[in-house]
Amino acid sequence: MTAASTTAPTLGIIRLEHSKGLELPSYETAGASGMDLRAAVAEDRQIVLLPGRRTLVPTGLIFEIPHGYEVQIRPRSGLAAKFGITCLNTPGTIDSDYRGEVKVLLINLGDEDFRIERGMRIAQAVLAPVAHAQIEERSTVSETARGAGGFGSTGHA
Ligand SMILES: O=c1ccn([C@H]2C[C@H](O)[C@@H](COP(=O)(O)OP(=O)(O)OP(=O)(O)O)O2)c(=O)[nH]1
Ligand SMILES: [Mg+2]
Repeated sequence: MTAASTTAPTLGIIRLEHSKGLELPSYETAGASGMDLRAAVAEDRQIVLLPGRRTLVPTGLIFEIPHGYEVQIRPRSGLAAKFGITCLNTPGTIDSDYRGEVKVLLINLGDEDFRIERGMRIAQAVLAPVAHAQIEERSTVSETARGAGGFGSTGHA
């Protein structure tokens, strides 16, 4: 299912040899924020992720991200809640000028071994607008009610 319209930005995708036969990333529902990404591990080379360990999982995909956007790689909450599997560097950043294979850095924060099989939906990719700031060095910044308060300064409840 997709919410894409003709005005939606285009994400170009190359499928590398090891992802041939796997479904392209797609939105599972019309309002989904992310497209699920599938593990492009070989059928006979499943990854067993031991508790506390991390691994870089290939997707077999190269993206051409439209100008003014990035792709964020985010964990799937189901894997996190059920198995303690998440992305170590969440959200992973895919720069719009990156032309290498997109990979997903998973970590097992659960208590059990986790088997990553070919085609498993391991994470989701969110296309998001990104702005480049103009950097302006200053000697002062404007005053606010918060000031320098942070890290719990407004209380906990
Ligand atoms: O989860 C991720 C994160 C990054 N990348 C790729 C695409 C991204 O454009 C590139 C660089 O990522 P990042 O800027 O987060 O890493 P870095 O440590 O700053 O590396 P670099 O010096 O190459 O920018 O690595 C992935 O495939 N998956
Ligand atoms: Mg970087």
